[in-house]
Amino acid sequence: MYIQAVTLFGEMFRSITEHGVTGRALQRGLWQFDAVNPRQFADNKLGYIDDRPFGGGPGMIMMAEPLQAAIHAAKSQQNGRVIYLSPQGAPLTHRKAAELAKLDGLILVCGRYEGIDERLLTSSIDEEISIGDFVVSGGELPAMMLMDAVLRLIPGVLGDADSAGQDSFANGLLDCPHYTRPIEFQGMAVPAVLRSGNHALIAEWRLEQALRRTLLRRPDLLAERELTPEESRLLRKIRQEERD
Ligand SMILES: Nc1nonc1C(=O)N[C@@H]1CC[C@H](O)C1
Repeated sequence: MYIQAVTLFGEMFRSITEHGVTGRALQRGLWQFDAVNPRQFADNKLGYIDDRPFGGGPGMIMMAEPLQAAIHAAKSQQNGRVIYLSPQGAPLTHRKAAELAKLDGLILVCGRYEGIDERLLTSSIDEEISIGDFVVSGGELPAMMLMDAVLRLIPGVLGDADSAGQDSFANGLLDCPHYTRPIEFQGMAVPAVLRSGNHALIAEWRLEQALRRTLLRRPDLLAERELTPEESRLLRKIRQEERD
């Protein structure tokens, strides 16, 4: 996958191009990254890329022309989907990340200041995506969160091919609890079933814990989900226990 970020702060992306599973995957050629700085496309000597909002109000707005020129430069390198990170976008979910992971490329447009000229959205943006109902100072961190969520779904990026499949939301449920050594920590022991060696029992326990955690913390996820007969049975058991 080829990912380009249209950003004033390309250096920020080193946190995922030079670290962790995403950094190793880049080194192994599983994805490529370039930053495109709209400031190089500013048509004034001082490189202005923002200006005051028409109609007044606080802060500055990023001008459409330098951003459009930067997007065009990115599109000269690939035909990726152009995504603008913004609080007004559709929520980033596992399902959206899985959809994006199938594409050959992404062009991620990162705003700064109060946002970007609306006409750029109309002329050059394919899709707006939000990482949550809050505001951060720039689109770079949202872009990196989207990149990380997408890249981990690309075959080969994660060491253990099953790992992404067990993540929260991958099967529509929250993840089950996890434990490692020591067996006892501050008087709390690892659940005996996890040390039983009985893989069928362990799988059932993990599914039950995931269902219980989802029911208690995110019942909305269950409302959207078609349950298997085993999941329905376990959920009935959980609900009965919660009532007792
Ligand atoms: N929530 C979000 N999901 O994606 N992006 C954001 C976000 O807060 N963006 C900031 C708004 C103004 C500034 O330009 C950048």
